[in-house]
Order: sequence, then C-alpha cells, then structure tokens
Amino acid sequence: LLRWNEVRYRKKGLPPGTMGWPVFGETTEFLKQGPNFMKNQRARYGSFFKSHILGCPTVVSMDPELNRYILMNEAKGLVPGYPQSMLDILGKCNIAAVHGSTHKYMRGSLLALINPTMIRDQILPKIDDFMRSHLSGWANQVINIQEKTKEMALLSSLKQIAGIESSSISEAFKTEFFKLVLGTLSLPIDLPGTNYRRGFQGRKNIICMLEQLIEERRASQEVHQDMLGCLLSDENRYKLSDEEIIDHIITILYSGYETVSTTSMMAVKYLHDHPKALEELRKEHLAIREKKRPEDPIDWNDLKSMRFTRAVIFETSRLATIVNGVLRKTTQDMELNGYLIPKGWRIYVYTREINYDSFLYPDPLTFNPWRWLDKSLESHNYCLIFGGGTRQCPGKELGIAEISTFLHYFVTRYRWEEVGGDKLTKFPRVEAPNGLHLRVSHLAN
Ligand code: HEM
Repeated sequence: LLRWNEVRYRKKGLPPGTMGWPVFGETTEFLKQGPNFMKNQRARYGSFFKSHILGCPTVVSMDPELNRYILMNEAKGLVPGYPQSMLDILGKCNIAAVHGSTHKYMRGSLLALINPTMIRDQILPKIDDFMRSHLSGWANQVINIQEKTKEMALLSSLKQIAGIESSSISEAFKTEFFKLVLGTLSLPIDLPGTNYRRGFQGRKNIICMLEQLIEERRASQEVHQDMLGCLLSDENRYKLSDEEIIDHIITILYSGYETVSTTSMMAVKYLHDHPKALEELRKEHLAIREKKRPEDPIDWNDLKSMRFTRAVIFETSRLATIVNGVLRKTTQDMELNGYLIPKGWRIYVYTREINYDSFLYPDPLTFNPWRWLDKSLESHNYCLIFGGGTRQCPGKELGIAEISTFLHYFVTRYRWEEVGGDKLTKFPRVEAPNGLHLRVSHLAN
C-alpha cells in the first residue's frame, strides 16, 4: 500500500524521480527541507525529475534553458497550474485562470491600466502621496516593518484602484483581504473553521464591497482618474463585464501584495546589514531631494534616475528569492526534454537555483547591488525574477515604482536599527514569523 504512488504513476517514458507516500506524496519533505529537497533530488535524478507534491503528480524543472522553453510555449499546452484553492478564491476570470485569446484580452486590459504612461501620469502621483503619509510619524518608535510593508502594498493598491484612502472602508477591506490571501494557500476543504472557508468568505465580502463601489460610481456619473474609473469608462477599448472587472481588481491586489511587501521588507533588511549599499542608496535619494522643495513629489524623471535603487530591488529579489518558481500544467500528453509527460500533470518551473548561479552572479551569496548596474543582467535569458514569456509580470515596473518610492521616503527621513532576535524564514515563503522590528529615528538626529 505504501508503494501505491510509485505503482499508480508507473508509466513508460516518465522522467526519473520518486513519488513518495500515498496522498501526501513528497509534500512533507518538500516543505520541510525546501531548497535542499530540490538539490538532493537533482543530485540523484538530474535537473528534470518527477515527484508528487502539493496534491499533484509534478515534474520539477531546474534547467534554465528548459524553464525558459516552458514559459515561452503556453500555446503548446503548458498553461498556468496554480492550486485549486487559489483559482477558487481569485475567481474564474482572474488572469491565471484564463488561456488563449481570453488571456490575451484580459492582459491587454490590465496593461492599459498599468503601462508606463499610466504610471507616469496617474499612478506615480498617487503612490507618492500615499507613501508620504504612510511613512510619517515612524521616528522614535519601534515598528514592525513586515506589518508596515504589508499594509503599504495593500493600501497603496487600493488608492490606485479606486482612490480609497486609509479609512474605515480600507480597514474593512484589509480584514477581508487578509482572509482571502490565507485561503489561496490552503487545502481546498470547505469545512467551517478552515482557511479555505474563511478565504472564500473574504472573497464574497470583497465582491460585495466592490459591487457597491461600482454601483455608486455608475449612479454618480462622476469621472474618476483611477483604475476603476478607466475600467468603467465608455472610452475604454477593453469592455469587461462587472464580474471580470471584480476579478481583475482582486488579481491586481493579490499579485502585487506579497511580492511588493516582502521585497520592500527584505531590502530594508539587506540595507541594514550592508552600510555601504545603504550609503550609496541614500546618496541617490538625497540628491533627488536636494533639487526639490519638501512638498514636491517624486516624478517620472526622478524614478528613471534611481539606477542604484533599481539595482537594490533586483539584488534583493535575487538573493532573497521572493518567488521560488511558477507552476504550469499540461493540457495534453506531451513530450518534453525527451520524456513523456501525461495530461494534467503539474510542471514546477523552479527558478530559485539560477538566482545563485556563480557564473551569472559571481560570489552569489553576497548582497551586491552594483552587479545590476550592468543593465544586460536584467534582460538575461535566464533571469526569471519577473517570470518570462507570455505571462511575464505585467506589474514589474509598477512594483519597482512602488518599492522605489517607499525606499525614497524611508532612507531620506529615517535611520534605523534592528531590535534583534527576530527570525526570518526563507522557504516556502520569505517571512518573519513574529515580525521584523526596527528602532527608527529621524535621519537628521
Ligand atoms: C517585486 C514585485 C513583483 C514580482 C517579483 C512579481 C513576479 C511575478 C512573476 C514571477 C510572475 C509570473 C507568474 C507566472 O508565470 O505564472 C508574475 C505575474 C504576474 N504579476 Fe507580478 N510580480 C511583482 C509585482 C506585481 C505587481 C505590482 C502587479 C500588479 C498589477 C503584478 C501583477 C501580476 C500579474 C497580473 C501576473 C500574471 C500575468 C499573466 O498571467 O499574464 N505583479 N509576477
């Protein structure tokens, strides 16, 4: 019986590897040993091996060339393969759940909201305004930077999407959104008290709030310069149903939440530990401030001039590996790398290891933002920090703009010390289980 998985998935032509225990497969080993599980399996079976993790038969690909191929070839039947709980809670119109021409349309509609012109003219002023107030009053306090950056990512998006400021509605939204996030990473068991049930409830309540907002907007006929305003506008060439609009908004909130907040928190951590990098970064931001009056916002040209900041963001994403990889699934039996992969199997495009490749990144375990000043590194074929192919992150520049503005106000206003003793885990996600506490003071003191 214990060999059930091995027997069940015995088929000619499959890649090498082990399938683990019935039902659980190798999920426990994967979650407990994390990157070491992957490295051990690779040492035994090579860069393309089978396993059974998170409830599905899965092929793990750690080969950079093949990873790229998989991401570039969605049309051959390699579509997103995120867990059911995530699809249920993010909605059936969310971008990861749609393929082919529907995906193209939804993506086009999203890019129309967050392209560089929109960032320059509409979004950046909102981000600036938000960061100024979010980062005020932190001096002479102990703050939990993890909590602050999480709040920041959510509230900044809410402001961009619907002009929602910190208020009772954003508080109510926050509570429901946090439930939704937990639910997307749970086992899809719909019983009272489970994270899945709570996540679903969170989704329902968020839908109610968004429906109400849409109704109010339609009734008032006022023109709003925000993402919802664009989505509802008659002039928008991408016509979406209300259900699609709502799932779009949930997707934007969700995709930019953990990525932006964790990168911001880890940038603060690395800068704390590397005073030379902090000095260089602060120099860049103080030079921008010097040319402005205190009330002047960060504009597009300032953002473009933040070369070292961009390098810090890339180096943080690389070294902390905020995204370990992306998931695909096969829509038909197919041949890949000389093996036969059955229909419905997951493909885990595991991009973590390439972040520590000493050929691409000499001295890979050192935090060295300077390496990214060579711009060709960002566009290297194997650099998959923001994914690749038809699903490459459409929010890349928006995320960078948010983190850059956050860093701008943080390093020009404050200095900080870690209180110490906080734990950081790196896998399966980067987080500080009990928070990351900083003692903050005014920069001038
Ligand atoms: C530092 C910040 C960010 C990182 C590291 C990041 C990373 C990624 C990665 C690796 C993917 C590929 C997923 C896949 O192939 O399955 C992705 C996709 C995506 N990202 Fe981001 N992201 C960031 C910020 C954002 C922001 C701010 C948004 C807000 C709009 C966003 C929206 C999306 C969307 C909608 C997709 C799916 C695209 C599609 O399926 O066509 N991301 N992101």
